[in-house]
Amino acid sequence: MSMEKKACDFTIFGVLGDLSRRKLIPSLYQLDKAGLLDENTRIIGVARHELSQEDFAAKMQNSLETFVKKGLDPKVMKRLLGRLHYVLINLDVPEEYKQLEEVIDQEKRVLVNYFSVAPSLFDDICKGLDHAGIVTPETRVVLEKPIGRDLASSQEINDTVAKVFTENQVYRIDHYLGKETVMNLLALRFANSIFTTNWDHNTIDHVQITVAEEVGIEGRWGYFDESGQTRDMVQNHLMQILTLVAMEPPVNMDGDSIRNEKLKVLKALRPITADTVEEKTVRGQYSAGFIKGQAVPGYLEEQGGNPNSTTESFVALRVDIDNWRWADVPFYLRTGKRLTTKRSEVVIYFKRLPHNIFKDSYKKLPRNKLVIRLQPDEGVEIEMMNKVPGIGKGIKLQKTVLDLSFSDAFSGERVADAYERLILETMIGNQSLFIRRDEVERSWQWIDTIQNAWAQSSEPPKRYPAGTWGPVASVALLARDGREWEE
Ligand SMILES: NC(=O)C1=CN([C@@H]2O[C@H](COP(=O)(O)OP(=O)(O)OC[C@H]3O[C@@H](n4cnc5c(N)ncnc54)[C@H](OP(=O)(O)O)[C@@H]3O)[C@@H](O)[C@H]2O)C=CC1
Ligand SMILES: O=C1O[C@H](COP(=O)(O)O)[C@@H](O)[C@H](O)[C@H]1O
Repeated sequence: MSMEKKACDFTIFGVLGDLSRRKLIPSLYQLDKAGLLDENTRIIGVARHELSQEDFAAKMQNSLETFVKKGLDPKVMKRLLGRLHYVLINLDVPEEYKQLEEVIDQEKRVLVNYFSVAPSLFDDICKGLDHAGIVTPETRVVLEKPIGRDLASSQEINDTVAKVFTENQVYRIDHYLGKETVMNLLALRFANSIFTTNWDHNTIDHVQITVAEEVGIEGRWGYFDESGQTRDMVQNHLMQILTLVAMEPPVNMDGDSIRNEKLKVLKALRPITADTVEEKTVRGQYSAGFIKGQAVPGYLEEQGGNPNSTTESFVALRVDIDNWRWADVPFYLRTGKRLTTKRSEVVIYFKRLPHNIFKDSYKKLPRNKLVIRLQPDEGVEIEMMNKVPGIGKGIKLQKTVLDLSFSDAFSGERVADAYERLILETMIGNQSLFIRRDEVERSWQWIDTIQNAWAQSSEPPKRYPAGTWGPVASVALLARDGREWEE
């Protein structure tokens, strides 16, 4: 895969919206600053408001001043603003896409269309682009989450896009795949023989994946209450982390090599049905509590909320992967809003040793543990046993931690935001960090089975006070198997 810069007409539909202002424009600035944008790359903003080119540039400058946190470089900002073009289109009016046709230049530049709008507009945009005759085999389309709320709606969205774009033109975003540490899972697993040879049911006891959030729903009641934490976080981000931890080695780094292996894991997930849902899942909803000493309202009291909502803001799952590598190795997943702290990590618990020759010092030798800290304080730690130095007292053991903090090991390296990496990959044309249609749909199929099982149960989500680790029942989920969450 060539990493050469390519001149693009990077077109943002919904350029005045929240995602574009907060993430996309600042990421493009960072790419420009790092010298990763071709000198002929342009940024074409599409929205439905009357704006002069100058007014548009002023708005984008405001976004940069607001959202680029440190060291906004006036020279880079000027260069970036010089790349901007504004095009007014009512996205639901196909005739208006002619204006875009007049601006773009596909002889010199690859057209990348970023749909930073609700999925209900995808159909209109695809038709509009088609109507204007500007879709060539080189044209790309970037789709934001959510790709549906279940299998049927995701198929509908994918079918809509497929009428105009082939799969190798479609880049479905999951911003977790753009995170440095999530990508590092590949390096850790496939560039270190100690892990490649110790990564299955022979050596691993179980795996825990935690994505804990401190934030609540941030004023997004309308979206979140329809969705819940399972659709919002598990179907996409946690499933992606799980597949990267569990997949077989891909033959190379090509987009499809990796995605084929991830798909196989999704296909091997044991369904959680009405028969097993009580034993394998826990749903929670936060009540009022304290986050870092600050009082915060409960989910039902959030602005715009419905006091009778049974939407979950927390979920914990025991996931079994029915394949050779992972037989009898459960993966425990949990994610929630308003938890004690923001922390995402993967913890691999290795099996206990079959025999303990150090009984006099340590009655029960603990399991070795590999902790992969995804965010914040990114790093990798290994918990292991060592002898305490000293003579005359026999062998005394102590649990010790080998801790590699990325900020220390790679100090001086700026950690790029996930969107910077993903935008760059769309320009280069590398699909490996984007979700293929069959992955999205397989993942929804598995989630739908759980949602259906919950729908059949009269059990509401369990309440947990904001600022805790979720409902006590999630502790019981592991305790039943003689295990406990990493705290
Ligand atoms: N915001 C975020 O952090 C994230 C967002 N997403 C997804 O990204 C997408 C965009 O989200 P977000 O930016 O928050 O949404 P916004 O509502 O802030 O932005 C959407 C933009 O689309 C424009 N728009 C709507 N209808 C039309 C139309 N008919 N013609 C032209 N423009 C139109 C709106 O313009 P107007 O102002 O005129 O109404 C608005 O500026 C959504 O699918 C969301 O789920 C995904 C992850 C994170
Ligand atoms: O996609 C989403 O992700 C965020 C969490 O992302 P992170 O990068 O801060 O870990 C989550 O808060 C949001 O609800 C969800 O839509």
